[in-house]
Amino acid sequence: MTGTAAHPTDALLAAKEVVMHFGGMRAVDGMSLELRRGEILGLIGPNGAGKTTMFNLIAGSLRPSAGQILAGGADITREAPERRIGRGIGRTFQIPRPFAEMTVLENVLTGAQHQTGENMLANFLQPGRVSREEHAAVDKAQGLLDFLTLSHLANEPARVLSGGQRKLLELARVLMADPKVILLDEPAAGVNPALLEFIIARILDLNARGTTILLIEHNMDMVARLCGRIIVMAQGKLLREGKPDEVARDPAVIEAYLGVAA
Ligand SMILES: Nc1ncnc2c1ncn2[C@@H]1O[C@H](COP(=O)(O)OP(=O)(O)OP(=O)(O)O)[C@@H](O)[C@H]1O
Repeated sequence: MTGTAAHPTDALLAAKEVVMHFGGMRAVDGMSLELRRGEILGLIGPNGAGKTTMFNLIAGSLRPSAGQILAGGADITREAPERRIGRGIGRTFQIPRPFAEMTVLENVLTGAQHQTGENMLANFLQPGRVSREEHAAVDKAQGLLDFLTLSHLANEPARVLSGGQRKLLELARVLMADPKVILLDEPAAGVNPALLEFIIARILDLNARGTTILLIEHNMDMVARLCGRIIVMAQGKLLREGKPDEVARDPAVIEAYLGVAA
């Protein structure tokens, strides 16, 4: 267990006894977790376990019915998503939805933040108003497209991208805000094997440079290769926590996946 109640600020991010109701349904039911600085933590569990809802609660698109979200010890439970991006919390979505008619480069720029935390794109769209800060942002966006092998598509509309390329684009957009933590929601889903290897390598690169990662993923091979620690959710609750091999052979985890306990 992650029982560090005596030192709540050790965690970069923490959820404490979080509950999320949707009508009468408890999608998240008293869930706690801690994300430690520098780790890649896997968040797994059967379909409907509440994993994406946890991401929404941590990133701020949902407010919990009860419980707390903490960032470095600060209570951010009621903070807007933009404030959380400003704190260095980035997240990707299971199904990325880029602005289809904007170019790939412009889509990446939507992730840029002013020092004040506000999005920079509005200024880019005003002709003749390109400041030094904006030039720097364009350089950075191009560097990220390079890092994610999308440079050759920089001036194409995002609608031409494949599903896998959209995942890379989304990661580039998130990286524009220099996140300390990235919540990755199923980066391997629908991705071909070669691209999967590339995504794994890039996640490892980012982590080696100090980015902490919380990963939702159904591909257990990927989870085992990336994660030092795994948290298993089932029916909105914490079921197990441990190393990948311990968790994979745990009877309660196997049962949850087979649906026997449902
Ligand atoms: N906005 C919503 N309104 C109502 N019910 C919701 C909402 N979002 C999620 N749910 C329900 O909450 C439960 C948990 O969903 P969630 O998407 O968090 O699970 P998950 O573990 O991410 O599943 P998957 O692995 O299939 O993505 C599901 O039963 C889902 O139908």
